[in-house]
Amino acid sequence: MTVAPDSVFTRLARLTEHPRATVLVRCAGALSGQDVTAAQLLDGCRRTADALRAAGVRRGDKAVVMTRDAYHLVACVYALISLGAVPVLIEPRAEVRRCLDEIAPGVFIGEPLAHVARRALGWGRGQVRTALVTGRGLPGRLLGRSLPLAVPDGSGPLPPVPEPRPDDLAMIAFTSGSTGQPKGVEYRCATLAGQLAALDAVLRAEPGDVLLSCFLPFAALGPLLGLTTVAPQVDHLAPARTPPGSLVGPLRRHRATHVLGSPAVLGLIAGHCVRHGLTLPSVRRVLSFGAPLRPRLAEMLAKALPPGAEILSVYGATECLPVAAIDAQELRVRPPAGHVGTCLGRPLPGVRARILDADGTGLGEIAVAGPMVSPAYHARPDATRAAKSLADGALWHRTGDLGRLDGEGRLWYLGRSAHLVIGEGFALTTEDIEAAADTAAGVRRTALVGVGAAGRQRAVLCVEPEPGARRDAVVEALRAVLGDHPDARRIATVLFHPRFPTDIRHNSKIDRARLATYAAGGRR
Ligand SMILES: Nc1ncnc2c1ncn2[C@@H]1O[C@H](COP(=O)(O)OP(=O)(O)OP(=O)(O)O)[C@@H](O)[C@H]1O
Repeated sequence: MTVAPDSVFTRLARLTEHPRATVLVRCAGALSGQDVTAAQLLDGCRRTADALRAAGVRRGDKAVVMTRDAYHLVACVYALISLGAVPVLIEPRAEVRRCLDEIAPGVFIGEPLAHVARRALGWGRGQVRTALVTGRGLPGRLLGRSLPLAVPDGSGPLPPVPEPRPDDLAMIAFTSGSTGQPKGVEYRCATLAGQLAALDAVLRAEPGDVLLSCFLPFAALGPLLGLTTVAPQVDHLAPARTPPGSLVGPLRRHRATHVLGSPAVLGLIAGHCVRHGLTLPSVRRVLSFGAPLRPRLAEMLAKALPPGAEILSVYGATECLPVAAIDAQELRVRPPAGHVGTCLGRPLPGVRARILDADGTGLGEIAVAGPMVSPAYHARPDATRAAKSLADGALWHRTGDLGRLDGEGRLWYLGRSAHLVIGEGFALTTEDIEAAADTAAGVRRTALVGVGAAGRQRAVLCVEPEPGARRDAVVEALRAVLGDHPDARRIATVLFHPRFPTDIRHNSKIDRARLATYAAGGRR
């Protein structure tokens, strides 16, 4: 018998069971913060929903929410969903205008700076009819109507939470755009419920657990997953530049049991602990996501954790999160003969994975099916057609990732198919080379890029060295770790780069298009 997963609404309603429990902690700085109880959050959602309704926001309206404040984000997202309106999450970056032109949002809710950018850069021009400003800001009134979002005392009535239809559109979240223009991913109510159920299986939270969420949108899911959620002050435009103390301070102060972040952010935490001789005795589970977790980082992190704590690398994408998870100790498993790349673990309960268009060695594109898979891109029928298909009574999503399934049902990751390096008579997957090259002493990370036209590309291994590492020593170390790699001879050039360009969401996905331009000599 399959049990329908709890919807966002069931989970919201469940927050009323312990109204005085802290569910969200907003960190305004390394030392200060504000605790929000379940009653305050629900009261705040109701007030926000009332204010949105009064401003003319209606069921089905698409509303961009752009704020760095965790409470504002959570209150707005829950309030919009409870009204049947659709929150749209997108990072402030170069392509926002084009992305919003596709989505055509009628409502824009954001902090003053987001509205300044909206006005200056024409985001949603001709579409946004209701502009609402969150937080206190000088030019607020010039930019739009102010949305009152002070944390209430929690004594007001709780919001009515109607049970929606599973197929109702609940949210749109944009991909990070590492293989082209970001796409707006549709989450139906059933998709969100599926994601929450799959995340329950990964987090395995117990009453009283505390999540430090270093990725802001995830702070909105934490309370629904039954965790008190701490939102530290991350530099959301450049997470890797966050002062590590503003992550480790709240983690230790609030005795986080679960920590969630990208490898770049987890690297900050691990580095800070090593430098200051700190330990993190409260932590039971660390979740890394967004890019491969390297064993070296996992080992550094493990030194700060108590015995028995788990470090998991969680694989997924905006369109399907989470898909699989692997304990860092297993990351070191040797691939079965002929298999290369990085192990992602087994698909989570309820998730199915298969390899499409596999070659003779079993390598092909990873496709996934399950309740957490988004059924469509918003207003992009071409992209939806290319990525989704029906088979065996399920909707399958092509991830754009290359991989394999081994005899034990484990998935292996070989990189994105868009990043395959195709030269004369050979094809190199990025993860095949990089997983090995990243183990070399003095190497921070590597990226394999192709220079030239596909089919005649030159393989260039870009290397970001550790600070202070000597180049000749790094090249020697690379020779040693790639020595017996069957495809290492295909690498035409090793090129040093001081700091790789990365995505703005996680600072963990290497911007390979820019590196390839750099490698071709047209430095950017
Ligand atoms: N644990 C992991 N190990 C390896 N790669 C991962 C892991 N988690 C995520 N990824 C990579 O991140 C991708 C998902 O990223 P995301 O949804 O943020 O945007 P994107 O797919 O990069 O954007 P776009 O589709 O616009 O290029 C996955 O397809 C995979 O390549």
